Amino acid sequence: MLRVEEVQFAYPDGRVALSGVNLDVAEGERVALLGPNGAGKTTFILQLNGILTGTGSIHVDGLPVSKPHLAEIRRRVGIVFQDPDDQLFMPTVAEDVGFGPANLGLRGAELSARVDEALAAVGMAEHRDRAPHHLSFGQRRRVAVATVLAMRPAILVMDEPSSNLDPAARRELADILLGLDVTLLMVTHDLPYAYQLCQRSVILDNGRIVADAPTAEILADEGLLAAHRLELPYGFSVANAG
Ligand SMILES: Nc1ncnc2c1ncn2[C@@H]1O[C@H](COP(=O)(O)OP(=O)(O)OP(=O)(O)O)[C@@H](O)[C@H]1O
Repeated sequence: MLRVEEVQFAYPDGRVALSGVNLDVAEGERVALLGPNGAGKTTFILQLNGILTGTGSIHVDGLPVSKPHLAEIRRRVGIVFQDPDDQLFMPTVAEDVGFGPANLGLRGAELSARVDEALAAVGMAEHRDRAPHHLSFGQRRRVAVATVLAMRPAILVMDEPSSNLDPAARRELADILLGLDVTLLMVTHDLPYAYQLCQRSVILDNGRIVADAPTAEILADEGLLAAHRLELPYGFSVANAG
């Protein structure tokens, strides 16, 4: 579903944010992208739909991420940013969720059905006609997920999905994500969330992939975690995580 080969990226000031990144993600896989602040995680996900362009190659379901294909690539790669307010700008929830599909040409009953389907998937159907800015942060994050799901993406990319959520909202979002039939790449500092949601984890540090293994294996390797400034919450261990 996703093939990343030898991706390098330097910002205009010369700072090298990614060097020689290779990653394959299979259809239906859920992968956590871990790494300390400044590792290059955000820079990496912004390459996946061509917001940033470095060297090397990226293919999504066989299609290269390159200028002539950007419209289709952006439909296939749905990125949910950390701040839902970056993605919600219409007067109602339904208009926000319908914005992308309407741009694809959907109208009338077809558009409405697409919106209902996406809102139902995140448990927000009853909030269809509300103003996004009247919703709680957790509800806005779910609507942001719906705006992306409404495009029926091939891969859902989430930047720190559990940040700023209370424990109940964090758990509810995990349940929603576990119920989706989608390929997921999730950037997170929340290691138990990675464990709960993703069978596989990748550690990015200093612009390079330094580990790619089952999440349980990575979280059990204290030396590896410490070397890359990753810390489990006090008392958490893979053995007792359930
Ligand atoms: N616009 C920019 N110009 C120059 N350097 C940048 C820019 N944005 C990010 N960087 C640098 O690129 C590197 C990678 O940053 P990036 O934001 O991708 O890291 P990250 O892993 O997402 O970090 P965090 O966990 O803090 O969100 C860092 O050294 C950062 O300082």
